[in-house]
Amino acid sequence: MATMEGSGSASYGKDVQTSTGGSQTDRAAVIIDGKAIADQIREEIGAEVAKMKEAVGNVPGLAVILVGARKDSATYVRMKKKACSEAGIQSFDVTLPEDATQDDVVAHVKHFNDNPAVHGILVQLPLPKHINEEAVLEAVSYEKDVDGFHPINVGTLAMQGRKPQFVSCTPKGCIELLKRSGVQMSGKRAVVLGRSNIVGTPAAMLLQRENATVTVVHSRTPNPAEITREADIVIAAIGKAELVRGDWFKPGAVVIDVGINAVEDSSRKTGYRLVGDVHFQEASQVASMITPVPGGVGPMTIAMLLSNTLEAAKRAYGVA
Ligand SMILES: Nc1nc(=O)c2c([nH]1)NC[C@@H]1CN(c3ccc(C(=O)N[C@@H](CCC(=O)O)C(=O)O)cc3)C=[N+]21
Repeated sequence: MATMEGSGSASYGKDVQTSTGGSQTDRAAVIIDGKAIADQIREEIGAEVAKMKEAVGNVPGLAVILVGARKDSATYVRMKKKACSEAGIQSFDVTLPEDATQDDVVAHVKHFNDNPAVHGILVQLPLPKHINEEAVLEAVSYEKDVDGFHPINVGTLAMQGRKPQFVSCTPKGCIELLKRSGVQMSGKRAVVLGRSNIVGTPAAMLLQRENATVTVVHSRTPNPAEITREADIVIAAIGKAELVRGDWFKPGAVVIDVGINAVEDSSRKTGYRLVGDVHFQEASQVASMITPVPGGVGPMTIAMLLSNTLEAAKRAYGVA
């Protein structure tokens, strides 16, 4: 039986692996169209931004700090800026060289902390190795932490009776997909695969807040498939291409696949294609609903970033 080997971190890197795709095409599952749902949310946000501009003469502002020249990071930052501009959100960007010091990065963060036109601050991850990510994320004012990565926001999410200022975008997007797809969470068994600070852990906390009974399965769990088979709802966030096979699911389970992994594909111009942590072709025979990769959780991450930024600006201007 397969085990989950891996760091349990979110799937931010490029995980190259040869595909083992089969040829069966019949599927039972409804595909949750994350792209369409995200587009809908982005439109709703755009309308609210326009209303805010009319009411208070200001729009939300998002600062994005990128350090270094990773191609994937540059692409994500470009997507975020485009999404902001389409929703009428002002973006402030800083790009620092790979050899920027931690003090440089923190100084930029603090500068944005003090800028009243900036309501949200995002430091694109991963940062270069010589920079302490924790120190930088802690420098972001927790009231502008639209990524939801500040320990105060991560911590209050885990506490009963407390509300974080912001919830991290990817897990928030997963829950929003479930809600907008009419999936009942209360009283259901949920399994989260992966325990990263950014996805797995907050996803588990959010499911618990929705009154699901949650189990977190991780790289040292001896029988992951067996435990996952008990779940009505599965959120997979392990960063391993197609590790989760069809026989890990209870028939009728709802599957949210957070993984974005590049696998070699010589039939593509790019030489690779993106797959999730879940073997989509197999899982879609067993699940009742499933998110695709791409076009599932990814677009929701950006929609939730805009939503958090709007929320931050509403608080700043006292708009309902
Ligand atoms: N401070 C910080 N905050 C983040 O939220 C953050 C980050 N750092 N570092 C990198 C990851 C990754 N991430 C994604 C955003 C959008 C898609 C997305 O829209 N994906 C599309 C397109 C995928 C493609 O074609 O490349 C899809 O899945 O359909 C994916 C991944 C945000 N991240």
